[in-house]
Formats: sequence, C-alpha cells, structure tokens
Amino acid sequence: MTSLTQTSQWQHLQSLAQSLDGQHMRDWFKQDTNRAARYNAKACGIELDYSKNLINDEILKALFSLAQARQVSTKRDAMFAGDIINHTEGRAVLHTALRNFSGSPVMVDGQDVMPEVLATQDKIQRFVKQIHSGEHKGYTGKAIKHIVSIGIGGSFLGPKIMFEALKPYWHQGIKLHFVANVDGCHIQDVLANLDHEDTLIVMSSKSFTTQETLQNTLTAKAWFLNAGGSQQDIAKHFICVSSNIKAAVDFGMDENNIFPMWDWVGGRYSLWSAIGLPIALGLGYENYRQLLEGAFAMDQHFNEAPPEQNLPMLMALLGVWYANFFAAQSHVLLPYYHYLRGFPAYVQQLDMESNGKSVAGDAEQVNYATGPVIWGSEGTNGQHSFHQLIHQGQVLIPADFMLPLHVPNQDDTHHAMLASNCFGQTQALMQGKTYEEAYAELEGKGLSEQKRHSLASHKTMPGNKPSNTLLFQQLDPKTLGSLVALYEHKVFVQGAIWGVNSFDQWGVELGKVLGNNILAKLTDSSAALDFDASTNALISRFREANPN
Ligand SMILES: O=P(O)(O)OC[C@H]1O[C@H](O)[C@H](O)[C@@H](O)[C@@H]1O
Repeated sequence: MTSLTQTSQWQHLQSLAQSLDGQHMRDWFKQDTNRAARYNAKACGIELDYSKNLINDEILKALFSLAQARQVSTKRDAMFAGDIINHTEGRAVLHTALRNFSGSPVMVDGQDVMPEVLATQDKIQRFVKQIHSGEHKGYTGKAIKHIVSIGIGGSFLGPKIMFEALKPYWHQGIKLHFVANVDGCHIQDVLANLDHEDTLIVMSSKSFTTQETLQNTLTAKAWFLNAGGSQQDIAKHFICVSSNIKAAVDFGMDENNIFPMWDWVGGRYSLWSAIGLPIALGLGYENYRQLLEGAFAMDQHFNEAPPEQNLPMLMALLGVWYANFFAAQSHVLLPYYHYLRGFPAYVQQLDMESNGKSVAGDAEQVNYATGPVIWGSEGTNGQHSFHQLIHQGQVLIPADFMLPLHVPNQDDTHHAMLASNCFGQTQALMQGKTYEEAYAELEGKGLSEQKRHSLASHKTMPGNKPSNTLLFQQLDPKTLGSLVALYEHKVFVQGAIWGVNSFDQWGVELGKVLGNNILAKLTDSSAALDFDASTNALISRFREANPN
C-alpha cells in the first residue's frame, strides 16, 4: 500500500486545508442559513451537530474518499466477521459479538462464539437475581449489600464510569465500590467502612496476571479472614471474571464463581463481557441489557449508514482532519452532565491505548500524527479554568460537547443554566470576538487611546475553533451504550486510516515488566542494582527510607 502521506487523497486534503487560510466559520454561518441543518446527523438517540467545524462539502467529500482509499469498510467488515485483525497478538477483535442480538453466529477459527457468550449472559442474569433477591447470602446469613469491584484499566474504567453515568437507574439496596490502584490507601479506605459479612468482592482481570489487581484481591482476602471469615466461607464472598480460568483456580477461586471472557475481547473493549458484571449488579440485569442493546444499535448504524450520516465515520474523519492537517495534538471531551464526568477518562484509555502507535501495516514507521491526547472534564467546571486555553491559546483543540436534553428529577433552572453554558461555549469558540467588537465595547470608559487599543487586543478572541455538539434525549442505559460504541468505532475508523493496530498495547506491557523487575530489587535490599544510574539512585533512596 502507498504510504499514507503520498496518496492523492492525502495531498488533496493538504491543499484544501491551505485553501481555508483567511476564511472564518462565522462568515460561513452568515452566508449559509442552512449550515446547521446540513451538517447534522442523528442515530440511536444521539444527535450530532457538526456544523461548527472547519469543513464544507468539498472537504467532507475528500475525507470520505480518504476513508474509501484506506478501505475502512473492508476493515470494518473484517472486524465484525472475526478475522484476526489484531495481527501482532494473533487475535480476532470481537467486542461486537458480546452485544450481538441479531441471532446470527459469529465465527472465530471456524467456531461460533455466540453460545458461550449467551451462556455467560445467562449466568450473569442468574447471579444478579440471586444477589438482589437475597438468595445468595454471606456466610453468616446476611444479604449482600456492598460490592467491591477490584480491577484496573479496562477491567475498571468501563464498569466504574458506566455505573456512575447511570445513577438515576441504580438498584436500591446495593452499593458499589471500585478499587484499581495498587496504592494501599485506596483499598484501605474502601474496606475500612465495610462489613465483611455483607460484602461481595468481584475481582476482574482478563489476564489474571495484573499486579495491582492480584495484590488488592490478596489484601481483601486477608481483610475478610482477619475479620472472622474462614477459608471455606470465601466462595460466598469472592467471585472473579477472567479469561485465564486456570490461573483463577490456582489462585483459589471457586470454579463456579468464575465468569469467563475470551482473548478476542480487548481490555479496553471489555465492559460488554462479564467485566460488566458489577454494572449489572449495580443497575439490575434489564438496565445492563439495555446498555448492550444500545451498543448493538450503534454497531448496526456503523455498518449500514452512508458516510454522510454515519456518526462514527464523521467524528473519526473530523479528528483526522484536525490531527493531520491542522496539527491538533489533543482533543477535549466536555460532558455537560455531572454523572458523565468520568467519560473523558474512559475515552482516554479507549483512544490513547488503541491509537497511540507509531508503526503501520507490517513494519512501516509512520511520518504522520496518530492518536491525539484525549482529555477533558465536566462542564461547566472547565469553563472557569482550562477553557481559556481553548479560546485564546496558541494550540488548536477540537472539542466534543455533550448534553442530555432532559435529566429526570432535575431542577429545571439548573438544567437550563447548564445547557445555556454548553451552547454558549460552542458559540464563543466558533464566532470569537473581533478586535472591532472589543474596541467598540470599550467606548465611553474613559480610557486613553493606547489603553483602549491594548485592552481591545487582549479581549479579541480569534474564534474559528471547531467543536461537535452531541445531544441526547436522556442519558438512559441504551443511549449510553450507543455513545460508548460510537467512540469505539470512531477510534476504529481512525486506526484504519492511520494503518495502525488499534488492538495491542506493547508500551503498556513494557511498563509492567520493568515494574516487576524493580519490585524484586525493592523487596530484597541486598540485590545488586544494575539499572541505569538514575533508576539505581531512586531505588537506593527508597531502600534508605524503608529499611527491612
Ligand atoms: O484485565 P487485566 O488483564 O487485569 O488487564 C487490565 C489492564 O491491563 C493492561 O495494563 C492493559 O493495558 C489494559 O488494556 C488492561 O485493561
């Protein structure tokens, strides 16, 4: 395949980007009263207003043709069909099978995976019922009231953030707690307030080798035993989710308490597997199923909608447009909904772990930007801090604003203020404020000409800053499922265009290995230090402070 930057589609986009010099979105809105209606797409309860972007019909057409040249739809079909597209790990990529309600088989290595998927969903449903009905009791006969979910990365962010986002749908009587970090402060704080007799620990680790999760589970086990539980009571209080059944059994997990998952589910795509069990426990099975159904609806939309209506395709191409033709190095996510405040952190793993790569195809070192830095937090809070940089800084930061149009049981005054701020920010970013407007506002303030000029210069806002606005009728489980799948597919399309493998994470793996090597030197103070001088010195400082 021709190197991406040498393709005619890429070069055409480069010249289109240059042709925008001196143009302003503000003028485009004045010239074309239909712009907002034209650059709008809806699917699965999500409405995307992408009119406040640096695009016109010709640019969109050129972006679609780049997607076509990079065979995005062929690659998409290969993913859904269970081909081994994660070629560096030799695995299929089938999180979509976990929410496949079509009734059709999904084949991996000639075998339909759907019977196992459905059997695991049944097991989750039965277990949730047993906990909620009080049929599954702790060892002293108390019903389970607290669930502690232990996991990290994809085995943490999905369950935690989706559960948090669906607060209006929480099952009464069950409280969920999440522990990820190996920093002992976290698990100590969580366990300190719990009664071991009515607590269930859900350990989630696809690989069953992750240091943080293994250690936190051992700490929870010691807590349980110290509090009065015995070894044979553990089965009533500890369950796990893993694809490594053998390691889980060796660790002491009761085989009946293991919820399986498979190597064709990537960690950051795993909330649809049994890794989502804490969500089901926290929301009830029907709500959890709605989440999966929403994702399935987005899968169908992604597969079937034409590019100009296809939400993942549009959002992905807009991201490529800014990253590769305007040198935008980051992308900010701004949910105007308190319960969705964790979403930027969720997409951070999804996007940055997937597309933070430098090699395309077999072994081609890329010479173009790949995955951007993803960041953000809930609105309106950011307006009073980092939005300044987005408005007037020297870097281009495309933004995704998100707002539910309706929030159950919310004070209307608050909601209208929230919405007005959200819309006001997108407007300010787009239109900015001209020097002439700022200068005119300073009339009659008794300023010298020089002061008035100086202040007007500082108050000028360039505008022309791109943003998407995503509106939801209401952020119910189904819409949230669609929203997550939208970002998954956006990341997929971008990875397909850049030619990277979006499904491995060798950088993260290296960190794990080096961390374990160092741990051996920290725990054995007599071990010779044979790393680089800086690392050796850091280890020595730690040993001095913690003599054993
Ligand atoms: O579920 P586990 O095997 O414990 O893995 C937890 C996390 O570990 C790694 O750091 C990976 O980069 C993540 O993608 C994964 O979600």
